[in-house]
Amino acid sequence: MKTVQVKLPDNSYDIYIDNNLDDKIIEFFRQSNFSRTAFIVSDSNTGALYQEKITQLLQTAGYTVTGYMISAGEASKSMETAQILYTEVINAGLDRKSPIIALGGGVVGDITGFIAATYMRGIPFIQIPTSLLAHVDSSVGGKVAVNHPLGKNLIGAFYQPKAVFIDISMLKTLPPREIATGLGEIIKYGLIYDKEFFSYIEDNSAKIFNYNENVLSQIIARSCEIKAAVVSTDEKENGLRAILNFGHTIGHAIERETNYIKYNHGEAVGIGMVAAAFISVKMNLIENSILPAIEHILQLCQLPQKCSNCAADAIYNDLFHDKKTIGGKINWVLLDDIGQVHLDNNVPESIVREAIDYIIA
Ligand SMILES: NC(=O)c1ccc[n+]([C@@H]2O[C@H](COP(=O)([O-])OP(=O)(O)OC[C@H]3O[C@@H](n4cnc5c(N)ncnc54)[C@H](O)[C@@H]3O)[C@@H](O)[C@H]2O)c1
Ligand SMILES: O=C(O)C(=O)C[C@@H](O)[C@H](O)[C@H](O)COP(=O)(O)O
Ligand SMILES: [Zn+2]
Repeated sequence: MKTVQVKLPDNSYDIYIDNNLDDKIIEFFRQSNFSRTAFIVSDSNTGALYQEKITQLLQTAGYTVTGYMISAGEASKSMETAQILYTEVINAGLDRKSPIIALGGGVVGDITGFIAATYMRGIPFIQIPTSLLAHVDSSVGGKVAVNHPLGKNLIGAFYQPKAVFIDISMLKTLPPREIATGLGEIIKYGLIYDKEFFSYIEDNSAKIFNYNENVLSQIIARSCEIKAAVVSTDEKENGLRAILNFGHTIGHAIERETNYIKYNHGEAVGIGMVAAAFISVKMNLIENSILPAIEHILQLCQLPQKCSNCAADAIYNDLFHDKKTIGGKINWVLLDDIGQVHLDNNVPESIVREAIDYIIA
């Protein structure tokens, strides 16, 4: 088992990574001082696959367990679903020390964390992520949220989990498109932080799609290490943490403008990273060759590089809802090289519009 620690002033926690964490989960819950009524949130896919098993582990640890399955998909990351979940946890009798467990991808993780942060002003929250994207990104760092019709993740909080249990064997049931989605965020880590890791992903993409356990465990652990290092330095995004948003400024706008249906998060972030690289070229920050290198790795990882039928003006206008936009100025994460980025809130509108035109097919 590999353990990565997220070190924080008040809320440090461990990320456990292995291909079977059953005993670790039982031990953790048995030794905790939580109330013995636990609640599992899953979705229509992850619940059908894993809810019974996790319920049994918690029962073995001495808990009474209930739960709720939301419909799979980004549309469930809403205030409407949150309202249903509040009613469910009230009816289940959860008190201030009752643990709530997110058993699913980023959608389940983000909304469950939002419930955990707000129900009774905060109850213990545990992540059992099931998608590759959730293994490498959404389960770590405590950004919890729901979407608003006007923008992605606009209603949320920073609320850290008590622990993260990454069981790699769960990826065996994950469809290939969702493996690619996770790779969108994994490529991001290479681009913002670690050039060698970027090359490793490039060299091993085929093995990832073949569920090679050794490669998967390497890339998941390295991604968690990078995210933990950034979050440990800047928990609430006062500076450095914004680098984790590379590609997201345009990525979130693409998700919203395609109604969260056409492109999922990792795909939209991939296209957003192409746009950010294009801006970096136009600002004379990187060599021209880096842009095609990024397009190439996206292609290897079965991710789109262009947004088809996207409306340029709508995407441009959405950028102003980005959380990094302050006083009407968009704060861009731009590349200096593969593995190195900086923030810049002075990109001319003409270059931004050119970048949007570039990523529209
Ligand atoms: N909080 C953060 O730091 C953070 C980071 C990145 C992304 N996110 C958010 O995460 C969400 C995307 O997460 P996602 O890509 O996991 O999407 P998702 O939660 O919608 O999961 C993708 C699909 O895979 C299915 N699935 C998940 N695990 C499975 C498994 N083991 N076997 C079979 N099917 C499985 C789900 O049911 C769903 O249909 C977005 O809302 C994004 O904004 C949050
Ligand atoms: O953890 C972070 O910080 C990130 O930015 C990780 C992103 O991959 C993630 O998609 C996050 O939810 C985006 O945050 P937001 O603040 O732009 O909503
Ligand atoms: Zn993301």
